[in-house]
Amino acid sequence: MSQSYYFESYPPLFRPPPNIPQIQESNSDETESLLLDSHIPVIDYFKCTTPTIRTTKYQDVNEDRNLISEACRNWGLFRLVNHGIPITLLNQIEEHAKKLFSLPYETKKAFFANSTSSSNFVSPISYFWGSPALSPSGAALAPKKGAQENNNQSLQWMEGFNVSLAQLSNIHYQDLLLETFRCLLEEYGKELSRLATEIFKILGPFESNYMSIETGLLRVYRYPRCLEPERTWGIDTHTDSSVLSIIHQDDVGGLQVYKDHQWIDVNPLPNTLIVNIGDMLQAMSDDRYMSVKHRVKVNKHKERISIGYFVFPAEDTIIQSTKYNPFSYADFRAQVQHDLKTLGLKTGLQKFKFS
Ligand SMILES: O=C(O)CCC(=O)C(=O)O
Ligand SMILES: [Fe+2]
Repeated sequence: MSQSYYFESYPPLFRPPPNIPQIQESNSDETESLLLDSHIPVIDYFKCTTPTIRTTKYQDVNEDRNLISEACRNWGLFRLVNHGIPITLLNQIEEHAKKLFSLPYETKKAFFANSTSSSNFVSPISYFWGSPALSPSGAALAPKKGAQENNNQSLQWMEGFNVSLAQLSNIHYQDLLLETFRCLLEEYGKELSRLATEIFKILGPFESNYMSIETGLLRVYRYPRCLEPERTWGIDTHTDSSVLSIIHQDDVGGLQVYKDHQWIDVNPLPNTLIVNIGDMLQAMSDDRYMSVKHRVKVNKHKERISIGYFVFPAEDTIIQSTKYNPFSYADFRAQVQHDLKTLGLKTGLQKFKFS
C-alpha cells in the first residue's frame, strides 16, 4: 500500500505534509527505563477467583484478593494475568480493528455516522477522533475551535470506535468485515463484564447499582504515527470517570501511569490486561481506592492499537460517600461535559468533595 493512499485513513490534521520526507513504519523502539515498570502489581485472576484450589502451589485465595485491594489503594492500577480471555479473541479484534482503521477517513466517518437523516437509527458503533471525550449519546465532541492550528494542546492524536455493548446485539451489519468485528466485540464485551463483576465483588461490598453492567462500553483506539511526538499526546493526563476500566494494549507501548510524583511506562506484556480504578470507585470507596492519573504517548514510527472497557454506575443511582456530597453518575457526567466545554479540561471529583 503506497504511503499517500495509506495516510488517507488518517484524519486530515494527522497527515504528514506532502513536502517533507515520509515517515516509515519502523521497528526501532524508543528506549525508556523499564526499571519501575516492574513494580506495577501483577494479579493472577484465576487464583483470586478459584476458592476450591488449595494445594501448596497456590496461596490462600484471600491473600490474592488482598493483593488486589492493596494494588487499588497504592497504585489505582494493576496488571491482570490468567484472566481466561482467549488470546485468539484479542488478536482477532486487533486485526479487524487495524483493517477498519485503515479505511479512508471519509469512509469511516460516513459509515459510522451516529444517525442517518432518513431514520432514527442509532449505530452502536460510532467513530471519533481528536478527543476521547464523547457526548452522552456517544457522538464525538468536536475538537475545540483552534484545534486546527498545529500543536494545539486540545487536539489529541488518536481516533477510535466507541461501542455501546448494550446495543451491540440489536443490529447486524451487511458488510462482512464489520459484522465479524461486531460479533468479536460482543464476545469480548461478555468476557470483560465477567471480569469486571468479579473484581468489583472482590473490592466491595458495594451497593449492586453502584456498578451496572448495562452501561459497559468499549473504546477501540488507534494512535496514528506522529512526526513530532514530543509536541502532542495520544491522550493527555486524565483519570477515568468509570467505576473500572480494563485496557488491552498491543505491543507498541505508550501508556504511562502517575505514581509517587513520577510517570511510569506501563510496558506491554503479552496476554496481560491493565485494570484501572475510575473516579466512581474512588468516591464509593470513600477514597480508599484511588482513580489513577494516566496518559498515552504517541510514537513517530509505529501506530498503536488499544481496546478499553469502561463500566459505570446505574445512571441515576445516588452514590453516598463520607468524602463527597451525594451525587449520581448522571450529575458527574454533566459536570464533566460542562467543564470540558468551558475549561477544556475535566475537574472531576474535586467539584463534589465536601468543603
Ligand atoms: O489507550 C490506552 O492505553 C488508554 C486509554 C485511556 O486511558 C482511556 O481511554 O481512558
Ligand atoms: Fe483513561
